[in-house]
Formats: sequence, structure tokens, C-alpha cells
Amino acid sequence: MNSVLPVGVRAEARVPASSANLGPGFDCLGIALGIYDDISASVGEPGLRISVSGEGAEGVPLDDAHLVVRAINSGLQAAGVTVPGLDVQCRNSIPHSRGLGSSASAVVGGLAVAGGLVAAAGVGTPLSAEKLIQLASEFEGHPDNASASVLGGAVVSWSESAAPPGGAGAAGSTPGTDYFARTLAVHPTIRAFTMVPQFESSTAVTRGLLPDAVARTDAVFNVSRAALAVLALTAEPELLMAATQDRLHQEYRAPVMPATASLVQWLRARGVPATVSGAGPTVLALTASELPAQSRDKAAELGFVLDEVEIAPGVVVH
Ligand SMILES: Nc1ncnc2c1ncn2[C@@H]1O[C@H](COP(=O)(O)OP(=O)(O)O)[C@@H](O)[C@H]1O
Ligand SMILES: N[C@@H](CCOP(=O)(O)O)C(=O)O
Repeated sequence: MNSVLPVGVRAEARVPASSANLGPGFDCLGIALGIYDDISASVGEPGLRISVSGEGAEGVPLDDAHLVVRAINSGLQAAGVTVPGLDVQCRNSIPHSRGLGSSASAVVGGLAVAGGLVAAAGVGTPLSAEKLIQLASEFEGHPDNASASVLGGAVVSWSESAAPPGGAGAAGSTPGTDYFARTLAVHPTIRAFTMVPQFESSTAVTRGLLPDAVARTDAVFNVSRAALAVLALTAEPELLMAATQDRLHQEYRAPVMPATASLVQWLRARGVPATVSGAGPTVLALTASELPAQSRDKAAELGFVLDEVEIAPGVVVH
């Protein structure tokens, strides 16, 4: 029988954004970025009271359908506990639907808060980092984002499933899939720059633009670049230009985000290893060199705001 957490138990989580794919590592490489959502939750009287401020506050439901609340409930269930009610506060800095993994961050943050409540009460089963990766990947469908937000730094993630190999279409977990991830020790000279536009793009929609099958030559191209990306990120940053080339997703998504494609092309033509961040429309540059002096103006001309962001630690619960 499930334990009931007592009223008054409280936990907070600070969860980073993430950028998935890093060019060739479609659905398997990611990096945590220093843009954070802060979530706090207390066990309260029956019912749900939720307040949301910051990014995306106007567009999210303020009831049990809220993604963070759903993740908290899922985490409590996984830990084998229940609560009479919840008070939840979300203070968001991660922009939604820009390719910065906001949905994965919301899920990781909610699960981590649930783990924090369980730990604070000293009952139920604690949620380890491995468990958070498993639950978040099952829940949200993007282990590359979720693993980065859990572990921090750059990550490689993979899954094992009893199901036969499938297409590249819809995200979402196949029942019985196990998810795994490891961090890469990012070379200390590598810096991260984001260029974030105002316009949004749904990950689910732009996954629909990807073909189910690709030419073997393109598959080989990406396998070689993804393997090279591990070397470039950890030991030889001078290889980042070659290591961030991709033939699996960026070109297919370009027609619905031409400004993103133009900015990536402009930067790469000047030796900056820029990629589409996740499913876009944000542009990410991981580089050990300075950006060309005109980069900020060029980004602004196309409607993007350029910032340097830290390569972030994983979710922190307190
Ligand atoms: N912090 C959050 N709280 C509630 N819902 C969120 C949050 N972050 C993202 N979402 C939901 O996820 C959607 C964005 O998901 P998605 O299209 O995958 O973009 P992203 O690249 O930002 O993850 C939002 O429209 C919203 O419904
Ligand atoms: N590998 C996924 C990553 C989606 O990331 P998001 O930040 O855009 O949600 C994909 O490329 O679809």
C-alpha cells in the first residue's frame, strides 16, 4: 500500500534547458544549457493550487493537465507514494517550442521535485538519476533532451527496446524500452552560444517532416559525424565544423524555418560550427573560437537574439 506524504513537506528543483542533436546526433546527443526553470512543490490540503510565471505562462493549463503537475504525479506514483493535495509554483526562463527542450525540462523538473518530496519525507523509493532518465524519456519521448537535463553537460543517450527497429517519425516511447545515458567531459575551451527567435515551432510537427527511410550514404555520413562529434566535444574542438554536419534532419526541417536555415548557413560559411538546436528554430553554436564580430547584428537582422550560455549542470533538488 502507498505511503501518504504529510502536509507541509516541500521540495524545489532547478532544471536546465537542453539542446538536442548537436547536428548529427539525431535523437542521441544533447547538451544542458544554462537557462533554468525553477519549480517548487509542497504537500498541501486536498486539491491542486498552481502558479506559473515567466516563459509560456499564458499558454499552459493551470490544472492537472499542466505538464509539470503530470510529471510530479508520475514521479510520486513511481516512488510509491500519494499526497492529499499539492501547491506548485513554476518560475520559467526556458522559452517554449524553440528547440531548447522546454517540455523535457518541465518533465525532468516535475519528476525531480517528486523525488525531492519523497526524500524530504523519508518514505517511499528515492528516484535516482537513472530512474529520472527512464521516467522522463518514457513520459516525454526525447531521451536526448531529458538525459542532458538530468545529468548536465553533454550527453550521449541510447535505448534498448524489444520492438523491431522503427522509423524516424513520431517521438514517444515504445512500452518496454529501457533508456540509458552517459555524460561526456566537454573540452574546457568549448563555449555555447544560443540564437533564439520569437517564433515557435512544434517538435511534433517538424518530426513529421522527416522521412521514414534514408539513403545508406546519408546514414553512413551521420554515423561518422556523430562518432566524430564525441571526439570533437571532448578532445579535439578544432574538429567541430566537420563533426556538426548532418544529413538526417536539418535540411528536411529547413522549409518551415527558413530564417534558422539562413543563420546556420551564414555562420557555417564563416567557420562557426552552428546547428539547429533540437527540432529548431533556435540556432546553437558550440565553439572554441570567437564568433565573427557581425554575428549579433546578423542574428538580430534575421530576428534572433544571440547569447552566450553556460554548459549547465544537471537538475538540482533542494
Ligand atoms: N515549463 C512548462 N510547463 C508546462 N508546459 C510546458 C513547459 N515547457 C513546455 N511545455 C509544453 O511543451 C510544449 C513545447 O514542447 P515542444 O514542442 O517539444 O518544444 P520544446 O522544444 O520547447 O520542448 C509547450 O507548448 C507546452 O505545452
Ligand atoms: N531529437 C529530437 C529533439 C527535439 O528537441 P526539442 O528541444 O526541439 O523538443 C528531434 O530532433 O526531434
